[in-house]
Amino acid sequence: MEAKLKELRQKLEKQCQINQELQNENRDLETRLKEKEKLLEELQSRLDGLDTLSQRYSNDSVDVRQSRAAVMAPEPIPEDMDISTTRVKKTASERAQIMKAMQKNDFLSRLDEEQINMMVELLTSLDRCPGDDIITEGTEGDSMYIVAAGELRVTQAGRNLRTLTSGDVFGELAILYNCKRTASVKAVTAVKLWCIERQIYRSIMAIKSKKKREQLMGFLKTARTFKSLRDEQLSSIIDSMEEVKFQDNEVIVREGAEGDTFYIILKGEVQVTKKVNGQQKIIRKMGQGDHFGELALIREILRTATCTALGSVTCFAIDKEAFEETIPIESLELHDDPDLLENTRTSRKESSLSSLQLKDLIPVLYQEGRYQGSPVTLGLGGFGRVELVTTLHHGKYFALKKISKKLIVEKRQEKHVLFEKKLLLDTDCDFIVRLHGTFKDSRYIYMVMDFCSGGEIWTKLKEVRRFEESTTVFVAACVVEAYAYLHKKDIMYRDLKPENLMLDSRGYIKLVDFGFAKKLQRGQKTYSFCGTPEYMAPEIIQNQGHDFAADFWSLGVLIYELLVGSPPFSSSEPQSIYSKILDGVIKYPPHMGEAARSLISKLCRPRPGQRLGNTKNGIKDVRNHRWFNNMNWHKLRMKQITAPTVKLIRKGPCYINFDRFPFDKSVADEDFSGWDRDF
Ligand SMILES: Nc1ncnc2c1ncn2[C@@H]1O[C@H](COP(=O)(O)OP(=O)(O)OP(=O)(O)O)[C@@H](O)[C@H]1O
Ligand SMILES: Nc1nc2c(ncn2[C@@H]2O[C@@H]3COP(=O)(O)O[C@H]3[C@H]2O)c(=O)[nH]1
Ligand SMILES: Nc1nc2c(ncn2[C@@H]2O[C@@H]3COP(=O)(O)O[C@H]3[C@H]2O)c(=O)[nH]1
Repeated sequence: MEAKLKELRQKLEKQCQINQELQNENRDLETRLKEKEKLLEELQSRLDGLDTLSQRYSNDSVDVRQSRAAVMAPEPIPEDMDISTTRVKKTASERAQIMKAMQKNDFLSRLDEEQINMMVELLTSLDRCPGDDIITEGTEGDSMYIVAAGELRVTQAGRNLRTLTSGDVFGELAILYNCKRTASVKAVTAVKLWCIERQIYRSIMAIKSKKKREQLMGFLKTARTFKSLRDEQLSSIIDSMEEVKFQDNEVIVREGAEGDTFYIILKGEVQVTKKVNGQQKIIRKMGQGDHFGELALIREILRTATCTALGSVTCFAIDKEAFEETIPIESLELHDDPDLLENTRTSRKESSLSSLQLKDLIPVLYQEGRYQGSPVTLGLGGFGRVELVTTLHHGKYFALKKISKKLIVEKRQEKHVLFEKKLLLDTDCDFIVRLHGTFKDSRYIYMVMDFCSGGEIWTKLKEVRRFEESTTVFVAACVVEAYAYLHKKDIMYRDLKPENLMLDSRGYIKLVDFGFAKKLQRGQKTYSFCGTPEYMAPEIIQNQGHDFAADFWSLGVLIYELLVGSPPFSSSEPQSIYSKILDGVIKYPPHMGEAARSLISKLCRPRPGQRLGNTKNGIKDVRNHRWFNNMNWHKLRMKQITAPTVKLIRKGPCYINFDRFPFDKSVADEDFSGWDRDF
């Protein structure tokens, strides 16, 4: 009995021990589970905020419906950067190899001769041993490489992508902007590389086009007919000109032919002849700064004389439409024949809530059946989130944009945020989101804005695939009104896309997110690389300097995307988007009407000076385009039109038109650097 009892006690003790162990294990598992959940949450939130760039470059098929991140090269181009100090001597065969590699590369092959030469000069040489890491995925990068010799391996998340050998170019994304590296590159053998830094590359682009503009400006100022024009008029003429070369004896303009081009002589001599009594009669010779070809355009008649190159001649050519839009005819000297004159002279055709305080803002909570859930997040931005709040006092909803100060410093966006605040506080336009107040604490800056309860145009477009023409006309017209307001104040918007267009409760459009907006004097250009790849104008991609015309380009892209469901220049890889933009070929689907095609092609003209909206009559030309024939602009401004977009807005709780975002318990790091003093 005693023995039995002892045995049972031992068994019981053992069982207790096992139980204890199991309990410990359970606790351990629970802790690990919690850790895993936390990690998962963290990964999810990192994934949410991850630059979509890496997704674009992945080899996997890409969901083109993903909301697109804007990109920006934050550093300004040093105006007086002396890039000549970094010049590296190269042998003829090295130069030839580099040139060949550049010609093979879709992006670099577009540089002109002078730019290629500068780049060849400025590439520095780099030797690396087998096993050396050249690029590490996920790190910041600012150099591009050309393989001179040896073999390298490209991997992504540990997966082999390809092998690079002599003549291959890599790391080219970093040359455009400071993106995180999308793959790793490791030397397999000993390698020799040619390397160039982003700043140097961008300087080459900017210096070249700045120099050229200055030269052209100087030239036009000395040309007889243009010297009285203002700088901004000259600037838009330069934007619409194309350089063309003619050989000795080449006929540039033939008497009796149809004419659609106007010329200014940049170099060389041109002889004008005319048929008189069946004989060719020399009338005059014209030289540098003279112009010709204006009569056929102005009077809408056939060419009245023949103009032939004497020796080699370089001219600036401007096509008829751009000529009519940029050149003030009253200032142009006409080469009229007195007899012609007689017959043809007439033949030409809510108030701000100033007392609002941060502590008055109450988060609006999701309604889960009878219970209240977590606070409503309306959207995630690159630097924080936008939450739905209300106030007891006003009983109104507001969108509260909460931005991490530390992140702004890390991404060097201080100036942009300060400008965004200044601009929005100074803005009073029904087509632009209103800013009611700003606050700050040690971690965040806050912006209290109108709540656009209808949601994003981007989400609506995803839901219906593409918009009907009347809806698109309405959306585009609202954007035109917002542009008219901004441009009049000399502000460029620079980030037009469906993601930045919000609907108010009546279906009217408001522009949000002014992170890239900039004030620019008329006639000036700015050189920063920014925007969203699919919407970038060619002159931004090429670092040629851009202005208000870039906004009209993106308006063309927007109209296309709304009517078609995807943008005209799209790809999973940014380089390929940029190449398509530079090629400028737009494929219109059969269902798109002729008027829409006409407007898009005029807004997406490669030369900024020829773009509708940026021409002589400015934005009026856009409003007057026949695609907008049924738009009553006055009624639109008065908000007297029933918005066709209203049918896209869902009815229900105030957040029903927004995606649901998980609650984020994390807090941003503190920042005491003081950049937000004026915020
Ligand atoms: N006034 C608003 N009313 C309703 N929702 C808004 C408002 N402003 C922004 N949102 C929502 O929040 C999202 C994020 O906006 P935010 O401007 O911060 O982001 P973003 O466009 O990515 O800008 P950023 O480049 O500054 O990060 C928007 O896409 C939109 O869904
Ligand atoms: N992501 C990716 N990068 C590649 C591939 N093939 C070559 N690369 C190069 O690897 C480079 C890694 O750095 P970058 O992202 O700057 O630019 C990348 C490309 O130049 C590929 O298939 N995918
Ligand atoms: N008809 C005419 N054209 C001239 C004369 N001198 C220069 N031109 C230029 O020759 C051009 C021929 O083409 P256009 O008729 O378009 O425009 C004409 C003028 O710009 C002139 O004396 N008579």
